Formats: sequence, C-alpha cells, structure tokens
Amino acid sequence: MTNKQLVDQIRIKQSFLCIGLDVDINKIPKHLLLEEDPLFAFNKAIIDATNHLCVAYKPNIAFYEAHGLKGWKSLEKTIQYLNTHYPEQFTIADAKRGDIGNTSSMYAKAFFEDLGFDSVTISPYMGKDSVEPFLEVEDKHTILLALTSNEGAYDFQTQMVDGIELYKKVLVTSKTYKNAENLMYVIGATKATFLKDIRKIIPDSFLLVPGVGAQGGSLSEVCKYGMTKDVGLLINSSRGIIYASKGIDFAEVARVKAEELQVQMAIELKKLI
Ligand SMILES: O=c1ccn([C@@H]2O[C@H](COP(=O)(O)O)[C@@H](O)[C@H]2O)c(=O)[nH]1
Repeated sequence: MTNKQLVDQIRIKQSFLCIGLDVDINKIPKHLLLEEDPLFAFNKAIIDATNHLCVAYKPNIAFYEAHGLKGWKSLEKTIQYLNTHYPEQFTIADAKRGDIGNTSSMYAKAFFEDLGFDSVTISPYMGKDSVEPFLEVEDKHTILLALTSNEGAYDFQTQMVDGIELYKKVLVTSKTYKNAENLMYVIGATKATFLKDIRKIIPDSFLLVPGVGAQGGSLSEVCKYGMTKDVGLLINSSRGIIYASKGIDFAEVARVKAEELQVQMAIELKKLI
C-alpha cells in the first residue's frame, strides 16, 4: 500500500485508528477456547466487528511466537484473512527486528513476501546496513523505533549523543538512508509533547503512535503536536479495545470502544479543513 492510498483510506473512514491484535490466550473469552484456533477466532471476530472504524491492524508478533508453530499459523491465518477480506487495511507486523544486512534481508522476506504485511517495526540500534534491506522493498514500509512509549525510553533514547538526543539522531540519520521515503517512525503517545520538535526534523513522515488507552497517552495531545496536513498519524490501541469485555459480547464492546476513538479522530480531522 502506498502512502497516498493510506491517506485516502483515512479520509474515507474519518479515522486514523490502528487496532493492535495482541491476542493473549489467558485474556480471551472462555468459549473461544473450544475453537480449533482460538487466537484466529478471536482476531477474526474483532476484525469483522471493527474494520469500518480503523485503517490499520497491528498484530504484535510476540503474542503469536509465544505459541510456537501453532501461534505462527494463527498469525498467518490472520494476515491472510485481512489481505483477502479487507485489502484496504494497512497491516503492521510489530516485530521490532533488525540485524546485520543478510539477516535483515531474511526478516524482510518473512514479513513482506511470505506473510504479506505492508509494514514491519524495526529497531534502529544496529544502524544503516540493518535497516536498508527492509527499505529496498517497493510499496512496503519500515517503521523505525524512535521514541517509544515506555518509561525505559529515557534510559537511552533521550540521552545526548554528539550534542543531540539519541532519538533525534535516529530521525536525522535515517533520513539519509537509501529509499528513506519508505520510512515511518514509532513515537509513543506518552511522549506527545516531544512531537513539536520531532515534526521539525520529519515534517511529513507517517508516525505509528502506540500508548493511548492502557498506557495513558492522550489522543488530542498527539494530534495537537503531531498531525500534518496529510494527517501523518496512525494511533494504535490494543488492550483498550480488544479486552474491553472478556465476555461473549467482546467483539461488540470492542466495536463500541473503537468507535469512541474514531469519533474523536473525525473531530480532529475536521480541524485540518
Ligand atoms: O513504543 C512502543 C512501541 C510498541 N508498542 C506496542 O504497541 C502496543 C500497545 O498496546 P496497548 O495495549 O494499547 O498499550 C503493544 O503491542 C506494544 O508492544 C508500545 O506500546 N510502545
């Protein structure tokens, strides 16, 4: 999917919501445990109930890898279901990968070619040759961790290196990579006030913003500092939507929670006109 197609979807749906599919076998409704593939059954119900309210889905790969081969199968079925039934959805493999060049090429093949995701999250820590193999793939997006939502972000990301905060160095340096137009960045919603400075370095790039809902980030603050004329934001919520009810009505309650965010997003989008 191209950036333009993503922006078109945002305008059509009046939403820049990304729903995180962090499916945890201990948190899903008990009746689903009788299904052949409970993780997929849960995801399918959530996707069917919420797809008209969001523009992206983000399975966090850890929740699938935790179940070995069975979990990987559930992931494969989920992305295939999305690509077949809802091809307009932007898909994000939240895998946080990155390694020496030839290994990164294999990760790119796994997530872009084999599984067919539109994008994958990558750690910038190993530098240029670990990121560029992902950027080579046409119409696919590499989402670089820049300033994350967690408390530990202050351990390294905000520390000064060569007179500049490390997360800013990530932004500035990554802009010089080959095919940098395929880059997006992760900025935590809990760091919304940093967005003013961030937009001076990357005025137009798309940002994946996790951390609203369960982690306490504010949607309106993120929009205030981070929104561009082409929106430039995908705001993620996982637990706040998918586990809003643990009962038989889980998908319907997820729809209600997603709609609450979508309504707020539509209000923010009106400010752009
Ligand atoms: O900085 C980051 C990067 C990634 N995440 C991931 O996003 C979701 C957030 O889930 P919530 O339940 O909405 O808190 C989860 O998959 C994280 O691993 C992040 O939170 N912060």
